Amino acid sequence: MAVKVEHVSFGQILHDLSFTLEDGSITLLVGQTGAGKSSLLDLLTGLTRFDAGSITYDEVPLWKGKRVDSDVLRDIGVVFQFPDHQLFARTVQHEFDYSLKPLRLTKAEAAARTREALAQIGLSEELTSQSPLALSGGQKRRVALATTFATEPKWLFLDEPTAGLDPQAVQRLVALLQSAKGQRAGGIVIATHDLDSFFPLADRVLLLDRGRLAACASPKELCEQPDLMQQARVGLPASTMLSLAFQERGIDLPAHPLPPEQMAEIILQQRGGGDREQHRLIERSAQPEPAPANGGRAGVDEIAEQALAASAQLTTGATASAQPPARRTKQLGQLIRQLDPRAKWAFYLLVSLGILVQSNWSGLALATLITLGCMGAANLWQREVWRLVKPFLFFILISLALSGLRFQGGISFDVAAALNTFGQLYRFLLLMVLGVWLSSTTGQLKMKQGLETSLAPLKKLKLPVEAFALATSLMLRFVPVILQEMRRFSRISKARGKSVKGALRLRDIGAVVVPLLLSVLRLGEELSVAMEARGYAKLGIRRTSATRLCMVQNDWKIILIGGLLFALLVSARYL
Ligand SMILES: Nc1ncnc2c1ncn2[C@@H]1O[C@H](COP(=O)(O)OP(=O)(O)OP(=O)(O)O)[C@@H](O)[C@H]1O
Repeated sequence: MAVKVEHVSFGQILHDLSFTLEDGSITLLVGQTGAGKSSLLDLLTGLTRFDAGSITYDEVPLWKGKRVDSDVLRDIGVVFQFPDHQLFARTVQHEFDYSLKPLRLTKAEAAARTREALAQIGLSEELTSQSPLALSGGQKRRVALATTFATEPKWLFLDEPTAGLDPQAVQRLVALLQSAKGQRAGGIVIATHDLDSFFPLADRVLLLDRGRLAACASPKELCEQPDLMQQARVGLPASTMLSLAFQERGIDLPAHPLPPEQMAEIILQQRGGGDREQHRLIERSAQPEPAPANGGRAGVDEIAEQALAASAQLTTGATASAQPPARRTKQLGQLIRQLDPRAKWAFYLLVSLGILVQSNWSGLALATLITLGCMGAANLWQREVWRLVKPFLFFILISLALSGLRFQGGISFDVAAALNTFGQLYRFLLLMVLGVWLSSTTGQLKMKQGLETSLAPLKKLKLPVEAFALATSLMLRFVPVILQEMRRFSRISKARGKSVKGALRLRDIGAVVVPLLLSVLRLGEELSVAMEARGYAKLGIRRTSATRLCMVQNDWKIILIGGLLFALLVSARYL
């Protein structure tokens, strides 16, 4: 079984990637922070859909239309970069139960797998009754690894598996992966910054540089060409740096990482002048070179040239006038996020009023275009928005059906009444989407500050302005928080529950819904603690503010645009 990645691209993050992951191999994904390692793991594991190209597992496409192929998904095990994104259940035992459920094992088999995985990763069985939330960072990481190992996937994808582990646990993990290598039908892919731990056991390294494949070579090849790694701002394994320093001082050590004992032996041989033996050791330590994973297309020199060409292209093509539309949209999105919250509130109110007065189809079409334009300009096309909107859309459709159905003298359907209901409710759907735009582009503190300063004159009328501003901003702010939690559970459901759509299924309800509610409550509790620390235990007390709001030219521009859109919408309604 081999994984073939052909010309895969994903937004502005990953560009035209082609490589093959061979059976029985360990492949490292390395690159500086933000190079796209986690994003590539998400594409390889079907957690995210790529925009172009193809990924196949043993010639079976990973995606079947809009869903991940269920057989392929069962062969994949993922350990996320952050264990908190992966663990959710009441106890460690429930974590194992949830991961093992799709395998339909007997109770005894499941218990045996749990015991074995805990022992492999060096965790005590007593831990199974504890809440994963109460564990240390390193313990959480090990539970996340153990629950995935217990499912014995053919293909194992690990994102920063050694982050937060103590040296002993790192050694144990490395030994475990080493022994697992070759025993499985698939292979292991590790995204990591920990070059020292993983270079000695890897067969292939995929070097990512700003979303492009800068190299696909063996660790030995890469260490012998340190420029390539340094160009991609990855740095070198400490042992390679040590070898280079020795080389400068006349002691000839191989550049690729060696276990400390072997390195010490070679140094001793060199000092003793035992040339033959030393060369024998160097030869022995050189890793066998596996067949190139990219079908032999890119040798290191060739890859280095490609990397240089890619980086030259990146630096020369960076003038503002030549920017692709996607980058311009990103900049516009950033600009919107930096606007004064009062200006955004004013814009939101003006456009909302314009939407609310609509009563004809052309007006509603115009309102839809404006709302979509706002979302596009802020770069808010996430599927989560669709998830939030979908239930409301269903509600509209059901209301439409109910208001149109007539039962006098048989069943009939009053289209005019149904469309009237649709028109009424549709306006609220647009307001909801616009609310997501406002809350997603404005931080909670800024949102509250903006409301408070705008409503400050009403304080003289003894109105509870502060409480109103706080409640409104919290309500709006909670929407993205809930979206984020839903996204987390959807990833868990896909990666561990093996749900091909990533949606919560009926059978997941027991396992997932209670923890989801608990997690939202926990967020609420953390928020209330933070607010108390900030002095919100009592409203009406004067507080000093770390930032002062100040309207600049762009803020007045967005208010003006809001005014113009309001006028346009009103004229669409009345003219
Ligand atoms: N959900 C997201 N929405 C938009 N952009 C994202 C998202 N997640 C990541 N990115 C962007 O994609 C790029 C690659 O991120 P990614 O997490 O894949 O990098 P990485 O190489 O894994 O980094 P690190 O080593 O820090 O984990 C970054 O520029 C990041 O800002």
